[in-house]
Amino acid sequence: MTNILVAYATKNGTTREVAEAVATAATAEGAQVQVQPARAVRGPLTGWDLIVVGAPLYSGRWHRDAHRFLARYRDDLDAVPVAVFGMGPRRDEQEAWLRSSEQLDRALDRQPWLTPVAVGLFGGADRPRRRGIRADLRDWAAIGEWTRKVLAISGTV
Ligand SMILES: Cc1cc2nc3c(=O)[nH]c(=O)nc-3n(C[C@H](O)[C@H](O)[C@H](O)COP(=O)(O)O)c2cc1C
Repeated sequence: MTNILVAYATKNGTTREVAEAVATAATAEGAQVQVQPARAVRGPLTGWDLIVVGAPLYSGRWHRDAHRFLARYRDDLDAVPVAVFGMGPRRDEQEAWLRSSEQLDRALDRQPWLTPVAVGLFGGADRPRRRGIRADLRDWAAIGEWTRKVLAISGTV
C-alpha cells in the first residue's frame, strides 16, 4: 500500500480544500492518504512513500508554516519524494499567474536542498462569504490530474 502525507498551510481554509482534493484523487488511485496541517505534523517522517506540501501565497510569500515544515523535516524529506503546490493568484490574468509562479519559485529558492518531483500552482480563492462575488480560480480537474501525474512520477502507483 502506498502511504502519502499531504501537509498543508492555510489562513482561510481554501488550501485545506485543495489538500483534501489531492487526497481524494490519490485515494481513488489506491493510495492510503493522511491530510494534516503542516504545523500539526509530528515526526519523524518515516514510512511515507510521498509527501505533498501545499500552502498559499500571501503578499508574495509562501505561508510560513510550509517553510517551517520543510526546514524542520529537512533530513527526513531528503529521503522521500516531495511534491509541492502553491495557491494564487487571485485574478485570472496571464501576468498575475506569472507573478505568482515567480513568487513560488522564489519561495522554493529558499530551500535549495529540496528538489520537488513536481510543483503545482492551483489558483487562489477568496474565503467563503455569504454575499457578493467570491473569486475562486481553483480548477478541480487540474488538481486531480496533477495528483495522478505526481503519483506516476514518484513511482507510487
Ligand atoms: C490579502 C491577500 C494577499 C494575497 N497575496 C497573494 C500573492 O501575493 N500572490 C498570490 O499568488 N496570491 C495571493 N493571494 C491569494 C491567496 O493565495 C489565495 O486566496 C489562497 O487561496 C488563500 O489560501 P487560504 O484560504 O488557504 O488561506 C492573496 C490573498 C489575500 C486575501
